[in-house]
Amino acid sequence: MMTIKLDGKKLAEKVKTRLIQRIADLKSKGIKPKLVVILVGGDEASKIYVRNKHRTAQKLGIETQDIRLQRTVKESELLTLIKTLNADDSVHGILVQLPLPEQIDAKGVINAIKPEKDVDGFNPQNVGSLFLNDPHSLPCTPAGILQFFEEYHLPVCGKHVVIVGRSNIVGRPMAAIMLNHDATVTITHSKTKNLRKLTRQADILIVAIGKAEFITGEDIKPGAIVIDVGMNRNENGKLVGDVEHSSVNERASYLTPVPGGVGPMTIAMLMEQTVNFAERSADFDGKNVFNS
Ligand SMILES: Nc1nc(=O)c2c([nH]1)NC[C@@H]1CN(c3ccc(C(=O)N[C@@H](CCC(=O)O)C(=O)O)cc3)C=[N+]21
Repeated sequence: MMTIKLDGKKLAEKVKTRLIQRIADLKSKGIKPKLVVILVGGDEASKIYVRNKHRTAQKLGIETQDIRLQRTVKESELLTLIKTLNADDSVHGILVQLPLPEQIDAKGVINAIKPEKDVDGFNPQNVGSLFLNDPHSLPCTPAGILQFFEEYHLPVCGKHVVIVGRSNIVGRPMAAIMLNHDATVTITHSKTKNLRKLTRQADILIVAIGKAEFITGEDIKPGAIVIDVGMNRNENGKLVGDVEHSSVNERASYLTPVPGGVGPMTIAMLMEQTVNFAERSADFDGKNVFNS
């Protein structure tokens, strides 16, 4: 079987192109979309993310401010900073890069971000709205994955979607989004018994478990759509996904590459969401933008 590559780089360009006019319209109203990224310490995936985010935002004319804090920063300092940004009308989106160092309670920090500025859609209010199929913002990685299905006209309704991984960033919100699109959803994770028996039943397999080349050709149904969310460095320093592409290729019908698949889409959706928020602030004068 010929496997079709789901080209995230190309699709991200398309998403960004459709933002250009919207950003120009905002600027004509005197609004410059602004995203603030808070980075504490920083792991490998986070560094790639920050670099690519910055580059993309600059190209689009979205203002970004990176606030880098030391690994030893106090939680109270972080909370004070978020409060200041919540109150700053020039800031439309706030993103706290995860993971946070151990001494910081990530839940408390995410709770502190005003839901209207929560570009990642991680705040419990936004998570709840998504689960109730009334989303205000979508976590960027799952939102980016959804774009592939729309762009390539791949039906989701009635399909069996199996998700490997239950993180707050990818697995859980992805499940909610697919359910909202009438898929039948199975979430698997590190404690799942006979996990590979389940992955072989998937029409659509979404892998976000953070283990290099965890899923191989034998673990998928021939003709399945496979989305690889993984971003791992192998022993040679090369970026590899959670899927073994050598064996999944020619067995899947569609497959996202790593790099050039889900990663660029995550960034494109972050930009889109920042623009969405800036527009809402413009339309509703910064008042309650979600209930109208
Ligand atoms: N609050 C929060 N939200 C996140 O969404 C989040 C986070 N924290 N922490 C870190 C991870 C990681 N992440 C990436 C997104 C895109 C690329 C990306 O652009 N990858 C490209 C480039 C690869 C390269 O340059 O080598 C690609 O896959 O083609 C990478 C990593 C978002 N994350």
